[in-house]
Amino acid sequence: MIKIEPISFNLWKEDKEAFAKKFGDSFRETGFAVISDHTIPEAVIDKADDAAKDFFALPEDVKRQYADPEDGHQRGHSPFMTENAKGKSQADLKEFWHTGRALPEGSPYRKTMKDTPSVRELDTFDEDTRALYEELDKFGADLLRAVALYLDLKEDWFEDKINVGNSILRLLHYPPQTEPQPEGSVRAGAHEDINLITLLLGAEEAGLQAKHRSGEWMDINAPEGAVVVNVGDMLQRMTAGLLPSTTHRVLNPSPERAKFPRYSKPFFLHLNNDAMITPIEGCVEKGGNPEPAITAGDYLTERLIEIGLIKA
Ligand SMILES: O=C(O)CCC(=O)C(=O)O
Ligand SMILES: [Fe+2]
Repeated sequence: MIKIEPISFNLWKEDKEAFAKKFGDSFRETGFAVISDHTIPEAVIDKADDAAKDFFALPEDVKRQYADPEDGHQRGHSPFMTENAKGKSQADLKEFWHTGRALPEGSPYRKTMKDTPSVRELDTFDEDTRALYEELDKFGADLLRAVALYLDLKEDWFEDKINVGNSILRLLHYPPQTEPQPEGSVRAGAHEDINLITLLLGAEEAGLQAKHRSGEWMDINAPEGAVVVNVGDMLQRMTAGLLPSTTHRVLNPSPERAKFPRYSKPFFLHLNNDAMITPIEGCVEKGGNPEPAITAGDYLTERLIEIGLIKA
């Protein structure tokens, strides 16, 4: 069994280069890293977890008021079986909510990034989900400082490319599976994430697996106080493949766990929509495989069509 060794974030505070090396090597080896001793307050996580459970417990017609197919479901609710893994016809057995970045009035990014709808039925949903968004946004930016050092770039190299990033906090609900499920459907089909990096705090139920390059599926779950981080396609493309965006999936529950729902909350850290995904010179020199430059916004649109969130 391949296991990913946790790396303490305390090391970042003591020795940035040493942390960057361990973190980057884990990314390079598996596309994943487990970071313990993260800086996100437990109370913020707990409140967001409660907010998610309260939201998904609302009646279906109430939740659907918050769905925005026109915007590719990039904000608000995506009903059960809306998204499919790239290339798969069967939709995943999940519903989810997306909280996006809060932009100030007059921000030019308002042209391509919508506001997150406010949930009228739940008093603290907006603030509790926003608080977790802000924490993950900050922590993710710190982790990218380490990635920059690993790639021999200036520590703040990603800063002006992510400071208004189109990042989303996805609250996921995989309902219990006590009834027979549609043939061939799983909680989340094998896929790669679109964004730069994904931050994933622990889920209550098992099921997440990542595919090691040996072909073996590795079980992944963040231990208490840790966050799982993985490379997405945008970072893979910027590093000319040096850091791999690793395929992962969420299996259906075992019969004993079928009556339990699964909740999870990945934070997809995105580039600013107008940032260029251009191969980093140093990565190309190390033998990477460069692809043409594209803006993050155009790349995102291409990918949302592939996974069925935007209808072409
Ligand atoms: O449910 C999870 O833990 C992960 C979900 C996931 O990989 C995704 O939504 O991209
Ligand atoms: Fe994913």
